[in-house]
Amino acid sequence: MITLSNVSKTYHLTGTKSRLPFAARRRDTPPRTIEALKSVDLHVPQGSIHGVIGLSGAGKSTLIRCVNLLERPSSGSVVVDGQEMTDLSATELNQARHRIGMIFQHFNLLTTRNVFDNVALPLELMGLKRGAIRERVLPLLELTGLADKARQFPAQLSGGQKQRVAIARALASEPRVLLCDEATSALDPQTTGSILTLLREINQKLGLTILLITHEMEVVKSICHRVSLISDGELVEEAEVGDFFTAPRTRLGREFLNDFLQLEPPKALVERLEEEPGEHTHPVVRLAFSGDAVSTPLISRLARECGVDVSILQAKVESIQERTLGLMIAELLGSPEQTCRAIDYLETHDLHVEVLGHVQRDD
Ligand SMILES: Nc1ncnc2c1ncn2[C@@H]1O[C@H](COP(=O)(O)OP(=O)(O)OP(=O)(O)O)[C@@H](O)[C@H]1O
Repeated sequence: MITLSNVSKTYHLTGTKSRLPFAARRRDTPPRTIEALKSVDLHVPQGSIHGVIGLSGAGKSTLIRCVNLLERPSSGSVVVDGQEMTDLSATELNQARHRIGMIFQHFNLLTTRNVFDNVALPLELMGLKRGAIRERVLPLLELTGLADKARQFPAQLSGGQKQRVAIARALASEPRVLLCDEATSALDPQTTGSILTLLREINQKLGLTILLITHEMEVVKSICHRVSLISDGELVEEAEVGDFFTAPRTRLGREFLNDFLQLEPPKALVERLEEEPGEHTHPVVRLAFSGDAVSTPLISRLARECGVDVSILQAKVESIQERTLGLMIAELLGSPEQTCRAIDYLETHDLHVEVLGHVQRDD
């Protein structure tokens, strides 16, 4: 449905002349080009919800704006619904954009139009008659929970209601794809939840393909099927959401996850962690387990079968959509042979084991 191949975007900065003295200018003058996207490949199948997460400045907005060519890539191919977007003339691009809805962090509503007229706007621009417009707009107001707000103006609405108007407007031209640019970042957690629920409903009812960018793991966890991680213009990791929450492959992925789960070993222990095992050390591990393993008494079996003691430092159970995920940070106490055997035992029982480091035994 959406396929980006080898997409790069370089911004060329102009007007870098400075009135600063020469010595200061050399240090403070920004580089003349910024590679906002570097050879990005991304495929979002029809009907799926794909999240792109990354830190500020990583290239998320540039990426999503390259899909509907609000930003034209410097190179590479962008195919949406079978159409190569970069080959289209201005008129064809305009037509193609009717099939690609977009919503934004700050809603971008017209303040002088009421809710009905905001939603009707794209249909007016497409030249539809008033009757046909009503037929499209009223069910959309129903779908987005705004049926009783049709005559109100944006200033009279809450943030969540404004985003609902923006969603209804984005759906007016019956798009195949919805692009969400930080759509919940300006909303409180409860309103975020209701907008995410609405997006999931739309995805299921209308079979709409959704590509969203966010810096919030909660958004990824709640509605995405797959997630890509963007860093410095590159997609560095891509995974099914349950797999990403179980075992992110990159350091940045682990940082996002740990930050979200607040699952870190105690600070005093972190200070004592050594990278390499020693003769008198024992490992500190992060365990992630899902499926049957969540309801199996693996820790007590581990203690019995491998002869180790397990000191649990932190643990929590998370629901990632339909999947239950157990997470734990623990010290494995025993001889090097026993703790190695314990890690093998856990891995053969489908737990993901990450050794965070080794601490000196107190005895
Ligand atoms: N129009 C532009 N001209 C020059 N540089 C730009 C332009 N737009 C973005 N950039 C630069 O491209 C890089 C990626 O920016 P982008 O806005 O895509 O990041 P982002 O991940 O969306 O960040 P944020 O979460 O803060 O919005 C940044 O270094 C940014 O300064």
